Amino acid sequence: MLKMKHLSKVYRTHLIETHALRDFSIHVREGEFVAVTGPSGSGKTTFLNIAGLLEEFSGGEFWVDGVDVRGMNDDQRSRLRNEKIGFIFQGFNLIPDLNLFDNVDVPLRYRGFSAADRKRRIEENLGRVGLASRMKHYPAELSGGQQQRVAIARALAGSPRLLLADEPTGNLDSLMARGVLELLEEINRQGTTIIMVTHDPELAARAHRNVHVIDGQVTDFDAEPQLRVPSGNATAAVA
Ligand SMILES: Nc1ncnc2c1ncn2[C@@H]1O[C@H](COP(=O)(O)OP(=O)(O)OP(=O)(O)O)[C@@H](O)[C@H]1O
Repeated sequence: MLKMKHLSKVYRTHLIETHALRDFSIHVREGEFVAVTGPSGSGKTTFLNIAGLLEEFSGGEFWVDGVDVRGMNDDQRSRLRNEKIGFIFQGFNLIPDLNLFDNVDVPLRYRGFSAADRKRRIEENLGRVGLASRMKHYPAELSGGQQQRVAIARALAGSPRLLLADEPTGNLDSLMARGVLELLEEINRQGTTIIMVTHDPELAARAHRNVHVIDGQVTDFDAEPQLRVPSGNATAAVA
């Protein structure tokens, strides 16, 4: 679903160069739920933004769902992003002046779906996150956990294969955080691949696999997909 090989990202200003990612390699298979952990400034958000085709990278190789991203122009990248990838952010990023229905509609308007198809997708996904009855409400009328659920519905409405989450529970108390995590687990069980950046070890422990980043590099040996072997605790690398 997502593969990076020896990827690098350098931010240059007139005074300094920051090597945010260096020799960064990762392989996430379809259906996985991967947590990305690491200290502040280690490059997690940079990785997620590149994975989501929001930022360019400086070197290396990168595929999304088997498609080579190198050499794509902005239009091609936008199309790939709109078709395959959904995002959730720590701050929810809902539009305060729009009700929930219209918030979920925002990304769908770029996709050329018919009005009837958009309506169906909005209702289905707000239902999926338990907010079907609140469609005419505004974000300020909801709790933080509910707002994040709307953001999840918005991310899912275009049927992405890959969901990228940057600290999705960072602004929530522990009860709401657990609810959002359970919803993400359910979405993953239904087939969406999830990559989640988190500082929270408890959340990371619930993912199938952790990828630890230090100084812009993956530092552990969990970077390749693992299949759980049914008869025991051992794991085996996917061939
Ligand atoms: N737009 C930018 N311009 C210059 N440097 C940047 C830019 N964005 C990130 N960086 C630098 O790249 C490095 C990695 O930043 P990044 O935000 O990816 O880390 P992070 O692991 O997500 O941190 P945190 O956990 O604090 O959010 C840091 O040194 C940061 O200062």
